[in-house]
Amino acid sequence: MKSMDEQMLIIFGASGDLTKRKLIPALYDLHKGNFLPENFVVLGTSRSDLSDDDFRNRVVFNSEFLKDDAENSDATKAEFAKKLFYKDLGDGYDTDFTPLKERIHELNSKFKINHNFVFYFSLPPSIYETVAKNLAAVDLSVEGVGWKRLIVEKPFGYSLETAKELNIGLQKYFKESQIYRIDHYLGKETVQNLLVTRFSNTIFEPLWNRNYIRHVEITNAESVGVGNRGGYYDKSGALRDMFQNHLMQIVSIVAMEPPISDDPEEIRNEKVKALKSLRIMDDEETLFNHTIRGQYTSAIINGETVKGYREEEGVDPESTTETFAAIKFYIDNWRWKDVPFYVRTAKRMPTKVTEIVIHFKPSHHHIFKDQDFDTDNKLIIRIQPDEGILMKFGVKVPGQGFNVERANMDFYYSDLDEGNNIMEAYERLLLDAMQGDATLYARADEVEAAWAFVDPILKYWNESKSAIVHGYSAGVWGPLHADDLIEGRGFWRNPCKNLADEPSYCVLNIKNNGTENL
Ligand SMILES: NC(=O)C1=CN([C@@H]2O[C@H](COP(=O)(O)OP(=O)(O)OC[C@H]3O[C@@H](n4cnc5c(N)ncnc54)[C@H](OP(=O)(O)O)[C@@H]3O)[C@@H](O)[C@H]2O)C=CC1
Ligand SMILES: O=C1O[C@H](COP(=O)(O)O)[C@@H](O)[C@H](O)[C@H]1O
Repeated sequence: MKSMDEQMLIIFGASGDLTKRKLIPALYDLHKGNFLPENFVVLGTSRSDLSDDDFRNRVVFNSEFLKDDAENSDATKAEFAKKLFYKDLGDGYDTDFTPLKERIHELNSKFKINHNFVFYFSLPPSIYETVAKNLAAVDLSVEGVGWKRLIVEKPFGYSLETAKELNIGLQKYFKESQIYRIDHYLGKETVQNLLVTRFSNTIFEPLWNRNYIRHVEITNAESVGVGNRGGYYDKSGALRDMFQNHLMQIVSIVAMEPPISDDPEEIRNEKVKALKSLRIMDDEETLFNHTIRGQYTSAIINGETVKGYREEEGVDPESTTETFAAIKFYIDNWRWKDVPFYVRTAKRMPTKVTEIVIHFKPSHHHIFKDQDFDTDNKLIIRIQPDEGILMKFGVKVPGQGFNVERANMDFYYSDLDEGNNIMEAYERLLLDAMQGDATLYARADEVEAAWAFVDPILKYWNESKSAIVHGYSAGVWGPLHADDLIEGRGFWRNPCKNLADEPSYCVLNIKNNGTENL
């Protein structure tokens, strides 16, 4: 493990959901795993009037999110809680941060922190710039004696324009090298392994291009609906919530050229080049033919009634926000010319799964007449769950003749000694930022390149009469119309929870309560 400086993590928005649900549990696990430096404290801050003990009770002792696996978990929690402090900011975030600075300096001296501070904005993005400005006003962004880093949460902007404004706003007060834009998919071990699969094996990289790859298919499916985040989601939709960030990050790693080293800037330079090569769709015909959006309607799934999106709390009953998005696109560069990418993301699908399927071209000359597309080679990279990699290839069916059927070659993370102990994304990302490693964080130009691709789609969906919102019954693989998108390439691979299971094994018992016509 890399060495780590003594430091303080200052969380803005510490009274909120993310702090309790993700950040503190990640820090607790890092504490249990002895990953935190000896001199380390967390200072939570927000407008809520809490004492140190109130904060500790809220996020540690009374939290349902800490994993209680240790025998002496009470002692472990008490030891961890000693590192947590809280400072009430008063009525708002646009205020003089001098009292906050005094508390930071008091803890800095007491715990010998050496002025190394990580600021975490777990806040609505609309106030990021204000908070950055107020930190800078009391010199808390200034490096020299100790370093200063800033982690910002998603969503990073609402459009290309707002993302640019946010970048400019933050860069007035913090240098780009100090800013860490979190994308929790980059914290997933399996996403990082994409780099290793591609660039540490001689068997894949020579084939990873238009000469051998027929198309690339990426599915991100969730079985849940919007839950209690309807208010946020209804203003966001699947394209902003998942596609612009997490899926564009995955696409950039699948498509990038080999970096010259594992230096963060080298990797991010290549990712941004891939994102800048995305063919922007700006004519109505292409947008109509290459994009599909949908919204789930109510259904009875395995005997239980599931609400339609428009009945969810916080959602406009006439909402046209998409809970399903499927996009076909091209990457205009030497490697990917004419190779279509099909990417979809959705809520209320039959199962929770994220996977990348590399569909290789059929052999140039078909010697065996019974070989069809189904026996073409596929490399399936499973991001979650049942994490692993599966290669489908043709083998001879024993017996007379040369009949070909599919066989699997597979690898599962659970087979590795470390495989059942994979770090949670937030643990990994916090640890990296604490060590000053920005490889798994998105750079300003990456975020803007992804928005440049997504913006015209959003504009088309919002403004054009031809942009229909298709209904789909909760529990199915999206609108039927989505099959038209991939037509000519076979079908979407509608995967099961288990990587090796054939898609047809995993069908839910659904009675459609609602309607597919919105
Ligand atoms: N929760 C999650 O699972 C995820 C969250 N995120 C992102 O993380 C960030 C924090 O999310 P989350 O904790 O869920 O958000 P919350 O809505 O719980 O807000 C966090 C804190 O910000 C303060 N706050 C909320 N609204 C305002 C406002 N209008 N003006 C000023 N302060 C406000 C509140 O603190 P107080 O009133 O005490 O000052 C609140 O406790 C957001 O950017 C979100 O998009 C990203 C991925 C997942
Ligand atoms: O960022 C988000 O991600 C989650 C899905 O994350 P996963 O790690 O469970 O795949 C999604 O539910 C949420 O809507 C989105 O904001």
